[in-house]
Amino acid sequence: MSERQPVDVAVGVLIDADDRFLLTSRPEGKVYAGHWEFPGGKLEAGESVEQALRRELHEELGITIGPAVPWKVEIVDYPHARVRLHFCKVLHWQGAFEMRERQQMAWQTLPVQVGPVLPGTVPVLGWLAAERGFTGATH
Ligand SMILES: Nc1nc2c([nH]c(=O)n2[C@H]2C[C@H](O)[C@@H](COP(=O)(O)OP(=O)(O)OP(=O)(O)O)O2)c(=O)[nH]1
Repeated sequence: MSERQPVDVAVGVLIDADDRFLLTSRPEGKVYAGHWEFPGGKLEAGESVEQALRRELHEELGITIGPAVPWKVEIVDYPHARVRLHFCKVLHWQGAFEMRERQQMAWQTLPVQVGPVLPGTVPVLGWLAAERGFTGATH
């Protein structure tokens, strides 16, 4: 399985002025529907991570992001695909949030109050905990 070519995914860790981060639920019809994740999606041909993230967050959430700062890269093997997740921090955006895929959104702090969290999203909570000096269960 690990020889499968990974699919690149751009993922946004939006952080607001109160240091909360945004999680969204996966819409009906997608794998892991109802699981919570950081918003994002797959790169299209010829796109950079930042371009893909800007497009996806506009399509899914209706916002226009400022800079996407590369933060961590993680490869996850799922039964449905092997993905390379490019997590970027996003501190600035414009526009009002609209859940265009009928997903849910929740601004969170640690420990996260929504669930279940997507397996590939759990490590991100650990990285945030390390940065914030948070100890204990993250979700
Ligand atoms: N957006 C996002 N995807 C994640 C996270 N963690 C994680 O393992 N993934 C996985 C789930 C999916 O296999 C893949 C993202 O693909 P997707 O199906 O959501 O992408 P997409 O919006 O382009 O979907 P589609 O148009 O192909 O339906 O990455 C995360 O925190 N955020």
